[in-house]
Amino acid sequence: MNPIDRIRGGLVVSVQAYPGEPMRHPDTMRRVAESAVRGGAAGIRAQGIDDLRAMRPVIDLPLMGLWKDGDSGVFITPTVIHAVEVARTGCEIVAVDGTRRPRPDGSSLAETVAAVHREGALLMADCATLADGVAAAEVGADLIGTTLSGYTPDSPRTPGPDLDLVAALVRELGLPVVAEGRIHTPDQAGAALDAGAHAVVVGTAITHPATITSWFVDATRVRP
Ligand SMILES: CC(=O)N[C@H](C=O)[C@@H](O)[C@H](O)[C@H](O)COP(=O)(O)O
Repeated sequence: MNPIDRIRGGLVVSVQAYPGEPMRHPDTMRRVAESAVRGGAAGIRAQGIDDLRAMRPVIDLPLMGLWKDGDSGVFITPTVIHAVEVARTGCEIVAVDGTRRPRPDGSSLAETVAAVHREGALLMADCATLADGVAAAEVGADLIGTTLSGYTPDSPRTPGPDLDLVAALVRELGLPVVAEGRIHTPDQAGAALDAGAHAVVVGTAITHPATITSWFVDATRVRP
């Protein structure tokens, strides 16, 4: 079955630790990914060549790989070289910045799509707006994600997931739309599928203990 069909209606768990964090280690990330598989994940999203190489031999599900370089502007698999390196770890899906912002290597999204396809992988365009999604679909992206909604100057950050964007992309495009970003509860994941999402990506609420802890700490502060 192709990777798009394998994640249909399913949960893709994003397994990432940020620079300087205690869990930022390929073996740790691999163990977290294996735990997500035990819980029933349909796919794994992961960051960085070392983490992807650690996971590939033990994860039989579709891997949605990316390479974050930097933390502002275009930083999710920002160049053709990054995208090709991610594909060469054996990921079925390469996730790249799918916004219309200029890319650091001056390439177009179309060139990145072509390079990823030459490697035999599919490309997911991480978008922020409907216009991004339409443009990414036009140049051959295979999946459109709402990943960057709320993280660019032209996309206000909604408190929860941007389900309006999910619905708009589903309405406008004939492509699988992946709901991603700030999905923090099972109800929100279900609502994303109800809005027409092909699959749902959840990261922080499953795999980022520092943030989850802070939610509980905030809720348990001593009341005045
Ligand atoms: C904006 C950006 O850099 N997003 C990244 C993309 O891979 C990750 O940091 C997120 O954790 C991921 O998108 C899942 O989202 P959430 O953790 O909200 O469930």
